[in-house]
Amino acid sequence: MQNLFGDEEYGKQESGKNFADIILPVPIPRMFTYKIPIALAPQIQIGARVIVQFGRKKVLTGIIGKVHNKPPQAYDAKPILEVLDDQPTVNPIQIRFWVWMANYYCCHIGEVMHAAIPSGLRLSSESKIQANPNFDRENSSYPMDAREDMILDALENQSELSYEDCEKILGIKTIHPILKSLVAKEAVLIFEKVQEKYSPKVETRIRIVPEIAADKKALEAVFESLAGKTKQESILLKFLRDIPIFQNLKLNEKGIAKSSLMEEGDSESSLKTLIKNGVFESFKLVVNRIEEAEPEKEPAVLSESQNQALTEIKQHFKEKQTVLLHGVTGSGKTEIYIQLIRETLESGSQVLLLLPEIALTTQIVSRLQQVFGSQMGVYHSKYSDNERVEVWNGVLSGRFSFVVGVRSSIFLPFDSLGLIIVDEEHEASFKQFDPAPRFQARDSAIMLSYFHQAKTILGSATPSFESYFNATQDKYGYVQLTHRYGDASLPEYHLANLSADRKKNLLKLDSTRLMREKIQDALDKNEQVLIFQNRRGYSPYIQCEDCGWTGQCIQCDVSLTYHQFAEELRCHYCGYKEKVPSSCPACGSTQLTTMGMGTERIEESLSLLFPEARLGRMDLDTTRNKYGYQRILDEFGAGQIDILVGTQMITKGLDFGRVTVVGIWDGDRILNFPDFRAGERAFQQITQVAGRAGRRSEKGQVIIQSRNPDNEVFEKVIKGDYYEYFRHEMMERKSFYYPPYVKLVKITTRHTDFKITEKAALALHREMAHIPVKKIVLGPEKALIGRIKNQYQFESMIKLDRSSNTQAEFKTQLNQILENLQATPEFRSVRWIIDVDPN
Ligand SMILES: Nc1ncnc2c1ncn2[C@@H]1O[C@H](COP(=O)(O)OP(=O)(O)OP(=O)(O)O)[C@@H](O)[C@H]1O
Ligand SMILES: [Zn+2]
Repeated sequence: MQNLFGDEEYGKQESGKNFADIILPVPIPRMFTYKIPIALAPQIQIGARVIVQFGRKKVLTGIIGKVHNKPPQAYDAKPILEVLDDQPTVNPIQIRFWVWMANYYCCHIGEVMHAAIPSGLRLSSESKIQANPNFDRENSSYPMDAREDMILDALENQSELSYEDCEKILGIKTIHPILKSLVAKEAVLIFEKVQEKYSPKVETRIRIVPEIAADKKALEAVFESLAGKTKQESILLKFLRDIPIFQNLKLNEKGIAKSSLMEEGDSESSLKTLIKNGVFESFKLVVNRIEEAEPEKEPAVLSESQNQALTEIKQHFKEKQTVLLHGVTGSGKTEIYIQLIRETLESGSQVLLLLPEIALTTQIVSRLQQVFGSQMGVYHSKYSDNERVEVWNGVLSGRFSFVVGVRSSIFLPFDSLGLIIVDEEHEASFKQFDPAPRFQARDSAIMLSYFHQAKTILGSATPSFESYFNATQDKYGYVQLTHRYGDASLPEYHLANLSADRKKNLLKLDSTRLMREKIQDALDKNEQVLIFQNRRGYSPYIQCEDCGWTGQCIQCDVSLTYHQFAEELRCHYCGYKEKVPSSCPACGSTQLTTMGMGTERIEESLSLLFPEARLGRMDLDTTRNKYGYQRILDEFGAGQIDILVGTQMITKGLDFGRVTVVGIWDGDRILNFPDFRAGERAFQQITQVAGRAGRRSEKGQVIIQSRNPDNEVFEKVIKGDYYEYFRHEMMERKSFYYPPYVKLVKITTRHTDFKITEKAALALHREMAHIPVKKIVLGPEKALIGRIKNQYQFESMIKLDRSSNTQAEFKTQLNQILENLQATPEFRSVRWIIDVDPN
């Protein structure tokens, strides 16, 4: 792929240049240019943090993005005030990547910076000044002038001052020279307030005093002296059990956390005595939040077809940057990744494995950890900021040469990636909706890979049509695995006709007879069942039987979802909730009924249909806390759950040998995506969830309940005819101008006033019509959900010619148009959201 919009100069540096473009944490589209003072020239490095003045009063910390010789035309460049870093905070490849992202996804470079750097490392918008604790004011050999003394006086009463505070104290604007002089005299320190947000984890640990640990006789003597003192003796024994120093004396150095040594009932005073008598010593250790693990297992031996695939991948890599690995569910793609990861690490390069969601990661992560141990870092969305900083620093220091992570891990400070793997590359969650940058992590990974001159593997059992299209165009290499690993075969599908069963009175609690029979079969054989429903909560909504009233969100144009457990109606868009009314708020009738099906209600139905079965549920509501997924998956893996009901969370990557039956509760619902990808998504979702069944020797059974079982998507899925379906869809997309034949840009116009929203959207359209590129503009239309959180929304969709020139030209002009519109007083508070390559 070419570098579409990234300016090649970013991230490159030549000496003798006297201007620098700085990335600033403020909502401005571009970088700002500053002068490099001669004194600072030797310290200027791409990626280093600097202090600059922005506007009349603000002092900001920014990052050097580019060094050049072109003075800005629209304004006079101010000088850079200070360089903060000896070592750059981000590397040149990262800067190039950010610039590309901001250009491609039409957002501010500051927004990319914000997304890229964990807040623990984030640059504060303001630096602070504090007294240098090592400075002795009385005995200082440097004379201070009056102004310097004023600052030092102020610091005796206040522990820190902002630049603004200093301006006030001195009553002047140009305080920088004074501060600089104070720094040079070592009287004050300038620091980043937020930097302190990252705090290392310190543990109190206990070890045996080294002289005793190294000397068996001495230790024996200690035991003798403890005869009769059972409490002390038991603590010592416990230490030796957990830290077997006789096998490995080195283990004593790191000792054991005091909290792990002391169990319930152990007395603190016995430990104290042992320390006082010089048996143990206690010390502090900075420990990693992310636990270390040693590799336990050798990678598996690849099957013949896996080996074949591996060879083909390497063959393609000789000519192509990207390879699509299309392997049916359960074909063993992970083992192929493991092999490639190993080889890349051995060659000294870094590896990034992207996964769509955390639900997926738990199983694959532990598999990888067994092979790669502590050289592997994990970066996921439920990590605390401190944990993120540790992964970031781990990549910088070389502790992690391999990272498994969700989409934001593409921002980690890699400097020599050799391979990026995007697993389940078809997943919609690789796209970030909100806030900007609204990036597609798969597509961005390919770009990142290009900047590193690395290779990319896209893996899936149901590739996105975009990726498959690129493979058919020979842009990507294409490798297939058509069989499951080992004895396993692909599952068998059954369509269960809801309408027919209803007519024959066979429907019980929305289950067909076939569904009940298959579940019962599995339970009888002590096998496990997964039930998929793409809707959480109890039921979509509550309705009044008499007047037809349904609960509506007060802030959004959507109906509220009934959550039975909490007795609440909730908005899934803004989180608004209210108690379930006892009577209809419109007509007073008490005849309120629930309509439709959510996971919570299906769980209830199943408990009535199969009273002896143990049920579990996995959806957003049951997995809110950090270990929610893990707990449910552990229980399921341990066979403590017979039937697991879940949303799309259960469709992805799960590998449980005892699952033989997968039920799709409402197959019709899957077909109802409101856009051109409906068919593609349905095909993927059904194939993926079905793929959880029969992954070992027992053949899997998949039951799809539907009111119109003749739908062609079902037919194609059942035949496993991906290619046929792809061809059919591509014909439609070509004739109706949809991706991959065009590029889409969606623009949402938002405001609290309906009229203004509409007017602004129309004004945008008038302007866009003049952009001289090949395009089709649709809209503006009231969005599908016309109002969210009290903001009205209008949408425009632009279909652009695929050529990179067209896209670049359109985006540049669009940014200009929006800047101008935003400057019109009438539209000042209108928000425009640009979504490039929307889902
Ligand atoms: N070479 C091998 N030796 C031993 N076991 C293997 C080997 N290859 C795959 N397996 C096992 O086969 C099962 C399926 O493999 P894996 O989960 O990697 O499939 P997958 O292609 O990722 O499937 P999906 O797309 O459905 O997630 C796993 O339990 C895995 O441990
Ligand atoms: Zn709402």
